[in-house]
Amino acid sequence: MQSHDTLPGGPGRLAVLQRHLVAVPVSGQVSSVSHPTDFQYTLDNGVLSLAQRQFYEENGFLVVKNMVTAGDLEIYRKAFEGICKKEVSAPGLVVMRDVAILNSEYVPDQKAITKIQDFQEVPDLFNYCTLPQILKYVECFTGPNIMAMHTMLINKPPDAGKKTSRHPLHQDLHYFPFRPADLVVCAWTAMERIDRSNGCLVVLPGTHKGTLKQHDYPEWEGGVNKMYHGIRDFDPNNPRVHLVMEKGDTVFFHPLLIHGSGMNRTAGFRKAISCHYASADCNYIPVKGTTQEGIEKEVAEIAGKRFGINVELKTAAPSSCLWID
Ligand SMILES: CCCC(=O)SCCNC(=O)CCNC(=O)[C@H](O)C(C)(C)COP(=O)(O)OP(=O)(O)OC[C@H]1O[C@@H](n2cnc3c(N)ncnc32)[C@H](O)[C@@H]1OP(=O)(O)O
Ligand SMILES: Nc1ncnc2c1ncn2[C@@H]1O[C@H](COP(=O)(O)OP(=O)(O)OP(=O)(O)O)[C@@H](O)[C@H]1O
Ligand SMILES: O=C(O)CCC(=O)C(=O)O
Ligand SMILES: [Fe+2]
Ligand SMILES: [Mg+2]
Repeated sequence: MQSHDTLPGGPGRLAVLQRHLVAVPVSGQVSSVSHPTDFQYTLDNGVLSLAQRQFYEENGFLVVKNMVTAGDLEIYRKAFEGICKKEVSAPGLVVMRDVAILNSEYVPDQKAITKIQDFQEVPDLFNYCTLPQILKYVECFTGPNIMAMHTMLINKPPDAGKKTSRHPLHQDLHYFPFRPADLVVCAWTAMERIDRSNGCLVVLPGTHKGTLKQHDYPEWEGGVNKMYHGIRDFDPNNPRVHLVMEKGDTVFFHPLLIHGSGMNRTAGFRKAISCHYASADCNYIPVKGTTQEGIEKEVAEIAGKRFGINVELKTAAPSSCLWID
């Protein structure tokens, strides 16, 4: 970001991220392959093989198997449980219930929660964003000065019969008012085996080479979760890839990659943990007059309700942000 003061959430937030992330040492592996220099989406720090770089350049995502240990995932699961039971809270944390059960009686356990966001002040969860084996890969996309921008633990509930457990096809950049997009990457880790039965990620390979598209609420009869915007005019002929992942497998993907996730047809709550990282060289952009103007308004409305005041979103330029504490 241009200057620390310009970060939403104030300098305190940056300090948290800096403490964990800036100057994270990267392992001293040396690549034995000389890579071509005309790659646009990846950097050569000796971690990605040439084949991995070519795959990401072409497809906009890369799955790396067995990245997070069962022990670490258990810590995240426990921390999530504590939040659901209201034993743990933290500044900035957003706890979201699925739209299908909004009006049912509130039971304070994980059955009510579809996801949590912005867990950077929960040490046992933020630990995920600091895992050296993840950062090593992140650096291949962002370069060495890495910031954690947005965190989520998604607890996709068994579908209540209305298909609201789906996540419509979207580009994550829609939610982010900072650029350049090529220096932003998401790490998304399966906390258990995830396949079509419990709603795996679905990606449209190669769409990261396109532009940011118009996003709107999909017209789904059973309702749509708040802010789950989707792209209406995606190319139906674009091949879709269903990412079947084992526990601990991690996918890194570009913020323009069109993706979504399917319905959870099982009785279990399928869990994934993710962090969006950006290079410290990214800058906030004004979104007025762009496709992101609508989401800015929605974020401002939610912030206004939450704080009971007319919140002015604080960024480097008049734009939107998702990180109001
Ligand atoms: C790369 C990023 C990709 C993404 O993040 S995609 C999805 C982005 N989605 C979000 O960021 C949603 C974040 N969620 C939130 O901010 C909160 O969960 C949310 C929706 C404000 C609700 O917060 P709560 O603390 O539960 O507040 P509340 O119970 O007073 O509800 C406030 C109003 O929101 C409504 N609501 C709550 N959960 C909802 C849902 N799942 N779907 C649709 N509407 C929902 C609720 O009915 C209430 O409405 P009203 O004000 O009474 O009209
Ligand atoms: N009308 C729609 N608008 C936007 N996104 C949609 C729409 N219908 C489905 N999707 C999303 O498209 C993605 C791909 O759908 P697809 O049917 O290929 O797989 P799936 O529904 O995830 O898996 P399965 O068909 O095995 O249940 C899913 O993420 C789904 O949420
Ligand atoms: O279903 C998931 O786990 C991914 C959802 C997603 O893409 C998002 O929240 O941006
Ligand atoms: Fe997404
Ligand atoms: Mg389907």
